[in-house]
Amino acid sequence: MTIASEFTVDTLIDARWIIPVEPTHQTLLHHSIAISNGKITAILPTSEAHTKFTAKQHFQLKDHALIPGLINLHTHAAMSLLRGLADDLPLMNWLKDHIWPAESRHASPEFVKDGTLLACAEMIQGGITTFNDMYFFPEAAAEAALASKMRAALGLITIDFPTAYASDADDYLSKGLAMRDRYNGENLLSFCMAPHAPYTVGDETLAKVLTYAEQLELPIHIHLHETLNEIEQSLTQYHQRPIQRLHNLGLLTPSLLAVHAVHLTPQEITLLAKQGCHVAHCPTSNLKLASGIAPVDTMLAKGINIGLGTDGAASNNRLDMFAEMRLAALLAKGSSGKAEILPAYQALEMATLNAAKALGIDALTGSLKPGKAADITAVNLSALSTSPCYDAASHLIYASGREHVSHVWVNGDNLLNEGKLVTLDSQELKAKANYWQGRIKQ
Ligand SMILES: CSC[C@H]1O[C@@H](n2cnc3c(O)ncnc32)[C@H](O)[C@@H]1O
Ligand SMILES: [Zn+2]
Repeated sequence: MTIASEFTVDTLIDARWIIPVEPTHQTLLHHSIAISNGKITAILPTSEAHTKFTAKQHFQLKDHALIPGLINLHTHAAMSLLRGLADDLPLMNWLKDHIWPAESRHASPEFVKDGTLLACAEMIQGGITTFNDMYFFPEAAAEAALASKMRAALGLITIDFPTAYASDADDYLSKGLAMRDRYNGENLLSFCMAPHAPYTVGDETLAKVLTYAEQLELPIHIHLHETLNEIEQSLTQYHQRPIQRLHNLGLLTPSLLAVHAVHLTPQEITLLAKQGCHVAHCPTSNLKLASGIAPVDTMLAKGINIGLGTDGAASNNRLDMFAEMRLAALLAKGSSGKAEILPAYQALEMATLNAAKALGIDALTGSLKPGKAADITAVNLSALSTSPCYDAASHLIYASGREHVSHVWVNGDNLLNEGKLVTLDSQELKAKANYWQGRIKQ
């Protein structure tokens, strides 16, 4: 006799492990996630789920761990088209001698759309469901995010010098605000004010950025204290370190997302903590550009909310949040001399819920909880390199990698199915990448 199921849901996903991140430090065994209208409606033992629900789509992932979709808290997605163009250089030489000249020749809406689509494909394949982007022509990035069905926070980029995108600070701001007005209300999109850095944005512009951030209730996403050179230049020009300067301008608030935060005095760490600022830690980019190692252990001890970012593919050179989680955990231990700092579970929290909090979207995403959007990543832990498995969280950070990601859902939509992209066409993306390589090489 068949007992009629109580409810029909859009999607049911059964998994061997579910790490919801909220509540903290939980690993559920043999549970299922029910999804309807893009939202998680229930998380319950698989045996119960099968009697309670009928599903239009049913995924039975018997060797897999489900985690909240990973959030890349800082990137320049379109820079995937500049990957490998200039390596082994410190930030300022890299930017001034190579990247900015290339961007001034090639950055255009087409470049940003194609580059962001390419980045979206890589990020989806690596289990990333949300990215926080800072780049020129953010409408083109918005179109790419919508086409790929990823969640994105788009930067209203602001710099005090002219580029192909805008002529001056007011032009950047008005273009950014128009972009935000155009896409405001799109379920998958949110926005950040994005002044590039203390060395490219003056006081007057930062004051305007703050006004708009307050009016529109947007986070402020800025590169901050990335290199010693940035601090020395600020001392010469403003007679104060960048964090002090931003504090004097009123920017150190719970809306501030400081990217990099590598060179900090103990007083600056205390100040960032007291002001409720968030940090996007980008360990690979910081090492590759020889910027330094961020004092993550001290920031954590002071209670600063830290998420993880890849930075752009031209300074990483991967958009791989598994690599960032692992490196963040290892660097924090190595640099502090304390093996217990940043355990696996905390690295996963950084790459999910902490990042969602920094972006102000934690009511929507960042953990697997009924009522939140179904932004979910499945990782197959049946490889030889992940067998046996005593602790799924440990394997996710220390043993597995993005190559083990099998499925991804954003807002309930399946974007990666058994390792295959659903919303994007790999061949088309490769053809576009080749086209841009030809143009950029000339
Ligand atoms: C105006 S869009 C963003 C701008 O930032 C540049 N960029 C990329 N990586 C970094 C970094 O690590 N520090 C500072 N600036 C960076 C990118 O090339 C764009 O010009
Ligand atoms: Zn950056």
